[in-house]
Amino acid sequence: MTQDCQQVVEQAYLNVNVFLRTLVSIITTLAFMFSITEPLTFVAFVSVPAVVAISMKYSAIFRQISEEAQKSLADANAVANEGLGNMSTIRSFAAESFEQQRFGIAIGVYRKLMKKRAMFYLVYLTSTMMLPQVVTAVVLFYGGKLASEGQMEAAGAAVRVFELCERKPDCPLSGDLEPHQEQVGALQLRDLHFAYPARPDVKVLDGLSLDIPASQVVALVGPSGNGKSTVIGLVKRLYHASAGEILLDGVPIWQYSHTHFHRVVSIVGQEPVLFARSIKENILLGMSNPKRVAGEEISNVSIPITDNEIQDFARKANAHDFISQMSQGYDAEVGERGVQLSGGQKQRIAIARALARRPKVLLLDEATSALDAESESQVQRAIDGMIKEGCMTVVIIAHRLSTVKNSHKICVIKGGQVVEEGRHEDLLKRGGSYFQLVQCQLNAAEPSDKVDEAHDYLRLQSALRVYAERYGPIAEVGLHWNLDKTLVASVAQVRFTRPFFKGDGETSAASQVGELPNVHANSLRDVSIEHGPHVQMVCSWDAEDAQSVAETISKTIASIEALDRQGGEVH
Ligand SMILES: Nc1ncnc2c1ncn2[C@@H]1O[C@H](COP(=O)(O)OP(=O)(O)OP(=O)(O)O)[C@@H](O)[C@H]1O
Repeated sequence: MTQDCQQVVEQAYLNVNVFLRTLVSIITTLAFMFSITEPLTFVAFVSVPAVVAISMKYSAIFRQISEEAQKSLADANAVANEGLGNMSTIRSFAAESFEQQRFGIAIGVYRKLMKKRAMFYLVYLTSTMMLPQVVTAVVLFYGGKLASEGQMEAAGAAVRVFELCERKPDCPLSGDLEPHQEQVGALQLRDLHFAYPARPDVKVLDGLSLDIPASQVVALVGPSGNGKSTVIGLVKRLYHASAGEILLDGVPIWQYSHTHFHRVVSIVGQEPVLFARSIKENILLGMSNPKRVAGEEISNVSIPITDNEIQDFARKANAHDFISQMSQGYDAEVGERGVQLSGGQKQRIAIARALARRPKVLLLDEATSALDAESESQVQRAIDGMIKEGCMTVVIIAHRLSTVKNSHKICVIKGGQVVEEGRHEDLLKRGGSYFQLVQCQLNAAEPSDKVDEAHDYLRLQSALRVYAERYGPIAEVGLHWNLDKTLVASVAQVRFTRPFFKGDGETSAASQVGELPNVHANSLRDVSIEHGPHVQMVCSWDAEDAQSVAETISKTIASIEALDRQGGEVH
């Protein structure tokens, strides 16, 4: 008894709980739906009374048929029991066939009733299951109609969805040019003007022109937000320039077919995007898709590439070793967005993917900036290896200037224009925007021995500046650099245009230099006098003594000033 009461209490508790939850959910759903659209809510709920009515009618019929069936089954059972219990009597009267027919008739009535019940159940199930589907279809149709007529508040959202579906891309995949001859990979950017569609009033590129010869490495550097990545975006055909054009091997890039262009021009971005597939499939992305996806046959773009070739590209990207160490090698899954790999590994696979297309132009947009020092040096080695091969044009954006120092050309982009271009050494000599960038980077660098040396170098530069300001331009400052994260002067060579020695013999010059204060005899490599319109002195110092070189030049300036003050004879 106690147990029974307990069960009743629990059941009642459960029922009240379910009832209240259902009630709250119905009320809030209705309120929410009414707040969005009244007519559609009525349509959506039209099925509820219909289902209730059908269920009530059906349960009445079902109950009646069930009662009749129950009775007929009892009748049939009675016939059977009677027959089975009195077998000898039936046999004695040879009444088997009669009794058999009696039972057949009785059970036939039961069968008919069960059939009827099954038919009703079929109709009931079909109608109650179909009705909500029909109502959904009506809601979608009616809702779509209301949305297209702008009569529904949520119409905005629906209209936006349709707009997105029907939106024509600003940059359609136009162009059908697929030249038969091999592309060379020369890029020309002519007077590019551009503003992003989202901010049409902000001019990002303002007449930018740039020549990127085939098989050369050209670096784009410059302060943040001045348009470097935008240039790459335009070269990648993500946007149309509002004026100006970009030519690949003399042909406007938009004339090339989509697939051809993106095979010739490949990119490694800052954040490598890998797909949840095997390493091999990631490397072959767009070149050889899997033939089946979820059992479905898909159209397959296939560019012949062997497993050996894939491994060669991975080797060039410095990725083969770590891939081979994985238990499944190239078939190893990389996980959602490549989560099962480190940043450096992902980036090296992205480089292998870019190389597998055998591109003629490779765009590297901050390809190493998101990596730690170890991964960066591995990726950097991969990039250096590719650059050394010299078989493709490389456009590289990097904030760390050590990454770009060996480029054939460095272009400083400021205010959407190329404000300076040239080789690393030439730009340093010029002391312009690039020099300032180097200086900023050094100032921001961590203190270390190398940075100290680099600061010495900068001191040397400013001493030379002072010299140039007071005594005219310095004919040449030959500086050889060893850029490894920071800047280190390895040899400083200074050619003074304003000679400050009496006499014109080498011996005399050397002795005079010897008299200069603070010249470290050991670090002074070479002194020579050159005769020309002016007698010039060329001095070279060892790397380690950039500081003493700077001091020497400062002192030299002081000596000249002293000589000038004394009215000394200076040529
Ligand atoms: N999709 C975009 N929509 C609107 N403005 C953008 C968009 N992308 C970039 N910009 C703006 O364009 C300008 C140039 O950006 P860009 O990315 O080309 O500079 P960047 O020189 O590459 O900078 P960083 O060195 O920091 O990468 C910036 O002012 C930036 O805010």
